[in-house]
Formats: sequence, structure tokens, C-alpha cells
Amino acid sequence: DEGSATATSQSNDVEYTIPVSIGTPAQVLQLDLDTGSSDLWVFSTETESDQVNGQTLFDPSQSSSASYMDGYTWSISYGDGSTSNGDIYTDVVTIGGITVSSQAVEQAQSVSATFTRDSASDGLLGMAFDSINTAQPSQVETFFDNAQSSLDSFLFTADLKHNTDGSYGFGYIDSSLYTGDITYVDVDNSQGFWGWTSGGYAVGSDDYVTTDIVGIADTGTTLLLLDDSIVEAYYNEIDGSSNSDTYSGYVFPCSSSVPSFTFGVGSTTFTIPSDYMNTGAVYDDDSTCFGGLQSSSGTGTNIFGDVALKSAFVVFSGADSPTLGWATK
Ligand SMILES: O=C(NNC1=NCCC1)c1ccc(Br)cc1
Repeated sequence: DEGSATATSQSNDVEYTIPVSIGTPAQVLQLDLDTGSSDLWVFSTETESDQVNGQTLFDPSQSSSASYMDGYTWSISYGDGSTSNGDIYTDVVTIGGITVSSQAVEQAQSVSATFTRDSASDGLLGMAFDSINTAQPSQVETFFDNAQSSLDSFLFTADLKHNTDGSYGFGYIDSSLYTGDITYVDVDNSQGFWGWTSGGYAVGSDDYVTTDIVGIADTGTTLLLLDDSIVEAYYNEIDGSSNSDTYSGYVFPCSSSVPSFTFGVGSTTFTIPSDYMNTGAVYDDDSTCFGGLQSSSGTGTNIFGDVALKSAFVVFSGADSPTLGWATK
């Protein structure tokens, strides 16, 4: 099978959600497809009511195909400090026309404030590797793994766009979505992530710096998070920029011009346009803008998040030795 689903940009590309059909009759929820985690969880009729804020709730009692996984629980914490936990049902799940008849659907009984505040997301669709799934007493498999036998090719693709709808493809590569060749790089999934190494970077039109940047491709992280040395070199080029305690990151006057950012992929490079490198004004001062590139020192891992991923057409290939493919678009 081959399928695709619309990736809807939420709140100026903070996250991208896709419609996911769960249960019989179908209940459709908007889930944040996250290549940085491996739990499929949903807001549910089981979620503490004071932690719900407009999200669509999955109701397992209204699904004739839902089956309770007795004794199973899950509990996850994300890189941004957000958390959620609960119990687990299996049910039929269809995404982009691809159906898994018995997918573990983790029900949130509790979520942290970040998820409560995020009314645009009804839960997460983890698409990293099974080794970091949090289900107990034993792990459950991701949708991607469960769908493997029905996918024409064991891969999914991300075509995320700036402030508009893009798409995720499942089981095939839509050659109309990119130009030129796809450059494939090896993936190190030993930590459960889509780990890969970029060969270097350039700030605006400055010389390219050859240096290994070991990181992960994470659709669930909004920004591009890199080593302090690179981040400092970048903001040195922006007049009036500073690393703000108030805003917990690099900010600059919205009137300043902002350079593009180029990163290496195998023998080629990808350039993130200037306007992707400015996420807009901070919450309480519309003359102060927040950078799309920030330090990775908080997570200890470099993260090629949406700011980088939306500059390319990206293939997540899950073969036994997984690879990442990058193409211009
Ligand atoms: O949690 C991570 N990615 N996904 C999401 N973030 C927020 C909601 C979903 C994440 C994964 C690996 C590393 Br290293 C840092 C962060």
C-alpha cells in the first residue's frame, strides 16, 4: 500500500499535525507526527478533565474494535520537559489510507501543562524506533513498524512547509514533491532516534565550515538546536542579537536582517532560508524576535527540527540498516 496525509502547520510551524482515524466507527484525531519519540498516545475520555483544553478526545467505549490491554501502562517525558502517561487499548488505526488492524493506542490519563495548552494537538504519533517506546510491562510497536508488511516500501516521507500545509507519505516516494536527486545518509538508531551526522555548516554567504554535527532528525521539535560554537557564529552576524535569559534563547531586533543557514548532507548541502531562521516576535514585545537556531546544550543532542526539515523533502527509510534521504524542493 501507499498513502499520504496532509501535514497541517499549527501556529506558525510550531508543530505539524496529521489526521489519524481510530476505532469503529472512526474517530479522527489530529496527531503530532513525532520522529523523536515512539509512543502513539491520544487525549481520551480518560484524560483528567482539568487537563483538557479543546482537544478532541478518543472514546474507547464508543469503538466496537477497541480492546483493553490489561495491566499495560505508559509514561513518557519529552526533551522539552513535557510529560504524559496512562493506560493502553489496541484498536484499528488508519493514516493516509494505510490501516493497522491492531495498533496500541495509548490513552492519556494525565498530561503536563504544555500539552493541555496545545489545543491544536490531540496527541502524538511516535515514529522513531521501538526501542524507546515506554509501554510497560512490555513495549508496544509503532504504527510505522506495524504497517511495514502492508507498505510497498518500508519508509515514510516528510514534506513539511513554511506556514502552509505539507504532507507525509507512507510506503512510497512521490517524485513530484522534490527536484534533483535524493542524497541518502546512514542512520544510527542505537539511541532509538533517527540519528545522523551532518558534515558541516555555513552562516549566510560565509565560507562553509567542515565539522561533524552529530544529531537527530526530529519532526516533533520545532527549532534547529546545534552546538554553542555554531550558534554563536550565527548570531555574531545579526546586529543587536543576544542570548536572553528572559526569553531563554537568542533574540534580536525584528528590524535586523537575518542570514540563511546551510548544513551539509553527504556530499551536498541544504540551505535554510533567512525567513525560516526568524520565528517571529516574542510573546510580550513585538519588536523582539526569537531565532529559529538555538543552542542544543539543554538537550545535549543536536536536533534537526522543523526549521531544518521544512527546507527539504526527507525520506525516513526503516530498512534493517535505516537511512535518511534528503532532497531539495
Ligand atoms: O521529545 C523530543 N522530540 N519530540 C517532542 N518534543 C516535544 C513533543 C514531542 C526529543 C527527542 C530527542 C531529543 Br535528544 C530531544 C527531544
